[in-house]
Amino acid sequence: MLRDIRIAIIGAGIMGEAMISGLLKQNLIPADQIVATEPRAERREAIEQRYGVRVTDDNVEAAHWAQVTIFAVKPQTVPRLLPELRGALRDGELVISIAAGVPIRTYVQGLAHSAVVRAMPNTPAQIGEGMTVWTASPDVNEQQRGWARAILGSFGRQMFVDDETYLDMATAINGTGPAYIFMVLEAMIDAGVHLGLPRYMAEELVLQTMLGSVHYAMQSRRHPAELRNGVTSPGGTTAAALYELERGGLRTVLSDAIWAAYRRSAELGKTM
Ligand SMILES: NC(=O)C1=CN([C@@H]2O[C@H](COP(=O)(O)OP(=O)(O)OC[C@H]3O[C@@H](n4cnc5c(N)ncnc54)[C@H](OP(=O)(O)O)[C@@H]3O)[C@@H](O)[C@H]2O)C=CC1
Ligand SMILES: O=C(O)[C@@H]1CCC=N1
Repeated sequence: MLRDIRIAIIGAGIMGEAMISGLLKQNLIPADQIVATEPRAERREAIEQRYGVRVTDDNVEAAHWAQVTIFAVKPQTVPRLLPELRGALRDGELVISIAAGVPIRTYVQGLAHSAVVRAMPNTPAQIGEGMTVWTASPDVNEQQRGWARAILGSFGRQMFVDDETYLDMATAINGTGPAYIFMVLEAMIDAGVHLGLPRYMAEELVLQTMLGSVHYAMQSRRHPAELRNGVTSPGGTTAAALYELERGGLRTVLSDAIWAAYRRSAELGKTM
């Protein structure tokens, strides 16, 4: 599928690197068909050495060379980049953006180019366990959709949606979600240490409990409340703990946090 495709990744930061790593690990494309761009020389050298891909500071040359150009810069950098890259893309080139909040129309107008995919991955992509939601402008043809599916699926699961309004929601759930999970992990580990467990032990207990619970939920496909009931013995420890979680407003705090991320994503888009 991607064997003969040349890919430019504009911005070799955390997510740019995750995509390079995924594409190469899956053996989807040879390293000499990927170019990344990066303003800092040390970062360019680090990525070149780690992956054997070419890394340059010339965005225009990279985007012109490629058939797929991926924007992996901060949302605030996008408006500065578009005038620079206007006219650099080939006919038939596909643009993929992973920038939070930035709508497809910003690229279509800024680049005068109509084939644009907007995607929202997450950091577990770094180990091939990402979750990416994506949508495409009407001018993205079947072949280009195939490229997008293969690229975005190279670092985890991908899900196509036919409605761009889902992207700000996905940003709040799967894009930002790992941070919620990491905070829960950290809090549970610290609580274990507070109880008196050695830190190494608290870490292993918490990480495997999270992993096992997620696998169990995915494999059983039972409703989370049913799985929770299975843990909750009458008059037991879980009921005591759940009472405190409800009293502390866990559900509403999480919901408020997710709404805040959603609103911020939508707000970022309005400034573009
Ligand atoms: N981190 C996450 O969890 C997720 C991030 N995203 C989105 O991915 C995008 C990138 O995020 P992330 O990887 O975390 O951010 P990073 O800051 O790690 O990566 C952005 C990279 O772009 C580089 N850069 C800055 N200006 C330019 C330029 N003019 N030309 C080329 N490269 C440039 C930066 O270099 P320098 O450091 O020198 O400025 C940096 O290496 C964002 O839009 C974000 O919304 C999407 C999903 C998840
Ligand atoms: O915090 C952010 O804006 C980015 C987008 C999704 C996750 N991190």
